[in-house]
Amino acid sequence: MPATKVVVNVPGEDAYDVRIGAGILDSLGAHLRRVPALERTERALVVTDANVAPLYRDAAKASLAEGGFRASDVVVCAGEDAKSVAVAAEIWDAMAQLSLGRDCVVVALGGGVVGDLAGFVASAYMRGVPVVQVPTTLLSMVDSSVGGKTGVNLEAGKNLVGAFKQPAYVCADTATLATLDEREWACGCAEIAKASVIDSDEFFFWLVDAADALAARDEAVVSEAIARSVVFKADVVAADKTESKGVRECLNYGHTLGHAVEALAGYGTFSHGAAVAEGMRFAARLGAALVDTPLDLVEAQDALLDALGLPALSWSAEPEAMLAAMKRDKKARRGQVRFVLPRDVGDWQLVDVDDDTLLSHVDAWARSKG
Ligand SMILES: NC(=O)c1ccc[n+]([C@@H]2O[C@H](COP(=O)([O-])OP(=O)(O)OC[C@H]3O[C@@H](n4cnc5c(N)ncnc54)[C@H](O)[C@@H]3O)[C@@H](O)[C@H]2O)c1
Ligand SMILES: O=C(O)C(=O)C[C@@H](O)[C@H](O)[C@H](O)COP(=O)(O)O
Ligand SMILES: [Zn+2]
Repeated sequence: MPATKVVVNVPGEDAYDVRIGAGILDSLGAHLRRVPALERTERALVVTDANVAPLYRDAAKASLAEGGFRASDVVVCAGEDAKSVAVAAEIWDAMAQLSLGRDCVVVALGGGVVGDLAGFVASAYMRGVPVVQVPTTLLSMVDSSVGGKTGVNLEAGKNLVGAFKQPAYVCADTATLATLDEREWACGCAEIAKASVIDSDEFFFWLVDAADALAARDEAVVSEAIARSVVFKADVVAADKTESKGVRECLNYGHTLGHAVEALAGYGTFSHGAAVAEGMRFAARLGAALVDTPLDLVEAQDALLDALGLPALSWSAEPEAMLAAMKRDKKARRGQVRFVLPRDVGDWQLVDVDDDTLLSHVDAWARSKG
């Protein structure tokens, strides 16, 4: 299957290519050499994690060498724990030890954790060096590698420290997905489902029809799901780069409750996607109460998530603790929790929910878990 290219045009930034295809890691170096911002770059730092390093680091470094880049690497622990200020500081120290200057490029080789961490590191090292995203999970191909949100977690919540840092190039080699386990596959499917509900009938009903094939990793369906998600996200980010115009928040559908679940259950207990899927189920029900979300949509979304291997969680927490966690969400305004609620497929609204209303819905959610 030939590679696909999506061009991301964010106002005020250099346009960048997202290439999607099987086996394209081998031509990473050659492609980077043609990126104008990297024309004279000699040194690269590959940031990857302990699971991905033995699988794809050598191939990435060999390809970079073919493009004329001298590549070093840093390997962080696998999983959400790596998204911390402490690990970011370790990488900055390593970069200084390697005498990397402003003319280096950071190459994020891994899932969303590595992408968010390495992007943040690049955004601040010497006040900013270029970053290239080489996503190796389905989630990072469909969502995190595009759009420039980078950052790390605090105890208090997800992604509370970070920066907007658009990549110079994105290389999504779908062959790397062969080594991904079921949990991580479903995790990526959650962000695809999120995008489809927010985007349009066309995307949503395509996904409903394609769900079994996507869960079974049919090659053509996987490539199409990635391309559709990237095109959707690129359009949203182009309209609202820094989430300041009331548009980009739509990408946070399911994340208000989802991030609280991740933080309170303990980072890594549930995958990001499993938590987001739970948040989508909650938000659709909240929507039915507050903005007349049709019950047909609530049920169709439940069925889609089930088909994608994302069953409702049986976990819950004290409603007051959930409320406190959600109040730390970046969308909160004047102390009120702000939700992205679907009025229908392709039609969403930002709604500030008062504490009493939210608490009663979270209480019902917690009691439904038994
Ligand atoms: N910046 C954004 O716009 C954005 C969007 C969505 C999610 N995120 C963030 O992304 C993170 C989740 O990313 P993720 O789901 O990719 O998790 P992850 O990066 O932790 O990767 C999941 C697991 O898969 C392993 N792995 C990665 N690639 C592999 C491969 N090809 N084969 C085998 N194992 C592989 C990793 O080592 C890890 O153990 C969360 O922190 C979330 O907040 C950011
Ligand atoms: O790109 C965005 O914008 C998103 O919100 C994408 C989300 O899927 C992603 O999980 C993001 O990291 C959430 O950001 P946050 O600002 O809610 O921390
Ligand atoms: Zn997400």
